[in-house]
Amino acid sequence: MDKLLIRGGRRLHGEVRVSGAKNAALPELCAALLTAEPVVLHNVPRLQDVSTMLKLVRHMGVTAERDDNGTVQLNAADLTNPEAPYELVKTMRASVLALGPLVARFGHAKVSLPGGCGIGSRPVDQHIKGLRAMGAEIDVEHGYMMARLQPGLTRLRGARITTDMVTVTGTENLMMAAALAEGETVLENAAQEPEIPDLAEMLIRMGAKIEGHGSSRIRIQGVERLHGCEHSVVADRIEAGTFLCAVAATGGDVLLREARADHLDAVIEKLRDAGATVLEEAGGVRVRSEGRLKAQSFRTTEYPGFPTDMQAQFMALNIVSEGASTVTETIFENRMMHVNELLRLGARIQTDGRTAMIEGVPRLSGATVMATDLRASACLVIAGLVAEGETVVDRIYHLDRGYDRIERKLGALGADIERIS
Ligand SMILES: CC(=O)N[C@H]1[C@@H](OP(=O)(O)OP(=O)(O)OC[C@H]2O[C@@H](n3ccc(=O)[nH]c3=O)[C@H](O)[C@@H]2O)O[C@H](CO)[C@@H](O)[C@@H]1O
Ligand SMILES: C=C(OP(=O)(O)O)C(=O)O
Repeated sequence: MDKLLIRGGRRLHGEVRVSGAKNAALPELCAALLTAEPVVLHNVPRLQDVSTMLKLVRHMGVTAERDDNGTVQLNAADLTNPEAPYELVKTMRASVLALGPLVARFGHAKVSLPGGCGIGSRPVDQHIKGLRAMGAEIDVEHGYMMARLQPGLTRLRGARITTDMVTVTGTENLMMAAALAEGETVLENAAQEPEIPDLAEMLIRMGAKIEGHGSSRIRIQGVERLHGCEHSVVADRIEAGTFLCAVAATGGDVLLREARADHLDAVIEKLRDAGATVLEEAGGVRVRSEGRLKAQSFRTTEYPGFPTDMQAQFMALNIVSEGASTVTETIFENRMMHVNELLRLGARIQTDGRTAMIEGVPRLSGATVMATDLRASACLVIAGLVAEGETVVDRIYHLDRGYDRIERKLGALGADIERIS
């Protein structure tokens, strides 16, 4: 099993290119299931989750070729098997995004419930509720969602759907299904994360009629057929945010090429309050940091609030900043697993349910720590970059799910970091 060995204490300098977003690429690969024409996606990141999604669509009968420049060509003309088996789905929740497109195009689908995940129970009841409102019958049997159209229907039909909570993949699944439904769908309480407008723009290129994406009410006029398209995946705001926190914690001066400051307002504001300099420049975002920063309290909320996917990485900065801070996780019930590992590095943190109370310390000392989930892994990498001596981050298969060669990118900025087996 791969691990990362980090010798901390180096400042980061130079330039790094931010990859395409995992959370946009995954739904966009599923959007290719909506058409029998070729789809070309550019700027697809090299991640384990992308490899898993490609395996999944190939299993259905889709041809999918990836080149070394981040372009994926897909063709779902001969898709004969609208099924997502547990074996391919268990490591990646985003596989639930196959459900909406498959029912919309084929009228039936069999998709495994996504496997349990450390950060919370993560049910998909809202996906099911929305598709039922659009005329699908969905039974959950033997761990699978078995979906088909209600008798008498030949296509899904548009509906007005208000989800019980804001759900990112729920909004994406229903938006894709609605694109091929008969009539109008209105999604109320829709998620507004930047990956949603990016997916909507791709669907519009395919001939979908969508308005309001990026707001909490999305209107979709279904069309009978969608066609192929070419689309470039938006830059990964969470990867960019992770690098911002890393530089803020270690000190240094780095230009994040392709990063979108407008997708990171809540994080950038906190970094500036902490004392880092964050500047929007032509082609990217620059971060400069000198000395110890001031700890910042925050609560995670839906976009445009502070992203839950940045909570752990910002906590890694807070533990070495001056002063006390409070971090509250409101989206997932179990997303504090990095805390115990940070304690092993010398952090001072107390937790009470979903809240962590942190007392900043001037130094951390390297140790072996275990990654428990994707962003917890990134948090431990940042802490390792700051800690004195050697830190080994174990179980980095979590990290590989969502970061495109992070050790190479950090190494190019001057970090002493290597992958070991
Ligand atoms: C592939 C992808 O894009 N993943 C992101 C997506 O996950 P994902 O789309 O799974 O997260 P959701 O926005 O759906 O989850 C938000 C909250 O709603 C709950 N919920 C959701 C759906 C549902 O049917 N029932 C239900 O109870 C979840 O358990 C969670 O507590 O958004 C999360 C929140 O920004 C991010 O952390 C993930 O990185
Ligand atoms: C939780 C995350 O991803 P996923 O929804 O794919 O598990 C994440 O990207 O931080």
